[in-house]
Amino acid sequence: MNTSASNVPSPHNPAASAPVAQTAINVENLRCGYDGRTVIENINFTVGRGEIFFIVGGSGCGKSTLLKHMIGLHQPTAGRVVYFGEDFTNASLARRREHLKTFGVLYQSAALWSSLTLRENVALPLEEYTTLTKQERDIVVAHKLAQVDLSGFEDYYPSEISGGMKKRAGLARALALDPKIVFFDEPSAGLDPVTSRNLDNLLLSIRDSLGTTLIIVSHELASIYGIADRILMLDREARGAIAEGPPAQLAVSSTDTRVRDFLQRGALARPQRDEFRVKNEN
Ligand SMILES: Nc1ncnc2c1ncn2[C@@H]1O[C@H](COP(=O)(O)OP(=O)(O)OP(=O)(O)O)[C@@H](O)[C@H]1O
Repeated sequence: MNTSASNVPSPHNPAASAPVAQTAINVENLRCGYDGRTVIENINFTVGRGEIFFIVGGSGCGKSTLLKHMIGLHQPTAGRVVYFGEDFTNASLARRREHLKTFGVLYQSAALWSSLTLRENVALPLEEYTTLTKQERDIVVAHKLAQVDLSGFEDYYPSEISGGMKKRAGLARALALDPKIVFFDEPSAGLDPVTSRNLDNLLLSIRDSLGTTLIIVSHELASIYGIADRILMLDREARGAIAEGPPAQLAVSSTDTRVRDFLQRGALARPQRDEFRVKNEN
């Protein structure tokens, strides 16, 4: 349930007359790197509103690098990223800050403040970016923690909860401002397969109920086959993208052996999607 569609105070009050863009993200000819060294280049893709889009590939191919350049932690050396029709990469700092309010970001470690309770952690973006009163913030926080199944844990500290719960608390914080897009860097890292699958189901239900666009960096095949609508596959040697599309389709129809090898590693042994199973049985 979206806070803006309920009695819960909403952090934002979007203009009712704003046109609805169906494309959430356009990445155009992006080149990313550090200190003059290019890691990936010629990156082009679009992500639809409400899509679950994975950035995948082997270790060191530049997945996190792409994510960091997309959200402005680093400036691309060429190209641009456009969100809902508006150029983010070349926008003023003030405008980028406005954009950032509409993003949620969840890093590998969940990055919770250890000295703050879950309530205080989730309230942080509300304190920074909204004018909600303390009472209103508490209502939003309770609602966000309920969304990730952590009701009753408001007064716990991060050290008092499990790894999976920490991820969910981080997710509650990422969702605090009702973001249009949430970026995840390796959400399953450090989780056992069952906890990881529960987190995937939670991400799916958040997309389905809120229409949030999810960008997920991962190399976990179970998650890729479980919840990705489409993937972008990066390759270290190619210094860029080598495939884009629905994972089950790419696994059987890509002519690139690097793509098939990556996607068939575990999938042939453990197909999760009907379309994948059908294609392999034919
Ligand atoms: N802050 C940085 N400064 C300089 N080089 C960096 C920085 N971050 C990453 N790199 C380099 O960029 C390349 C890609 O790293 P990146 O972390 O984006 O890969 P990845 O695909 O996310 O890898 P993994 O799956 O292992 O996390 C690597 O060679 C890495 O050493």
